[in-house]
Amino acid sequence: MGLSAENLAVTRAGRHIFTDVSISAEAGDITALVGPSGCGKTTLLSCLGLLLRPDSGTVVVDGVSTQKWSSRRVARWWHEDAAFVYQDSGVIDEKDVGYNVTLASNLWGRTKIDDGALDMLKNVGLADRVREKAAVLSGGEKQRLGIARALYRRASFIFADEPTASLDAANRQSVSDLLRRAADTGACVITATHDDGLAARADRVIALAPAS
Ligand SMILES: Nc1ncnc2c1ncn2[C@@H]1O[C@H](COP(=O)(O)OP(=O)(O)OP(=O)(O)O)[C@@H](O)[C@H]1O
Repeated sequence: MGLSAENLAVTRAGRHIFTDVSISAEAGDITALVGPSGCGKTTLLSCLGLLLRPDSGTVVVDGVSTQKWSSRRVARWWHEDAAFVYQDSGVIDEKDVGYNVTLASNLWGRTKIDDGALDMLKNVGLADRVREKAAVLSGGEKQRLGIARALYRRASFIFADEPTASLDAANRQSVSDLLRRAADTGACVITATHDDGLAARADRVIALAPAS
């Protein structure tokens, strides 16, 4: 089980961002995409997460080619199996911290929170912020909140773009511990990172060549 890509190529504005990339990422592993700024890590991660269609090549999820998946099928996969930890997206600012983990509220619009969600928030150091609006969190706190949600949902595939960027050393460590824990409980974790500490915790490191 896991995700693989065969012969992916993406061209933007007449430039080959990458050509002929093939990778395999297993369930239970952290796969780190590394390389210099601009080499295409985020673009590749977006292709693997089916957010971006490559110009050629195929992404295979749990042994099934996604080439012919409709947008509805892709959306179902995002909803049921995938979670994204992106620096500038995913957190709903106008909702409280607890809602951002559970995505559930009762009839009166009050966030539904359970022990599992509280436990996740404790893990990322946000348990005492549960009723605050996400808008007031710092960039690093939002990042940790995104990870708490991904772990709470027990997503089979976690795509994390620079999940430790803008965090201090202690929080970098706790985020990489959390991603490690997600992988150890069976998730296929794929991360684009410049963080040597996180790459060192990965089971597989894929170095992309600088764009030509
Ligand atoms: N839609 C687009 N149009 C034109 N160029 C694009 C587009 N999307 C990405 N690029 C270019 O593709 C290259 C790779 O971008 P990408 O964000 O994937 O790199 P990266 O390795 O993640 O960089 P960083 O480490 O700085 O985040 C960059 O030069 C970027 O400007």
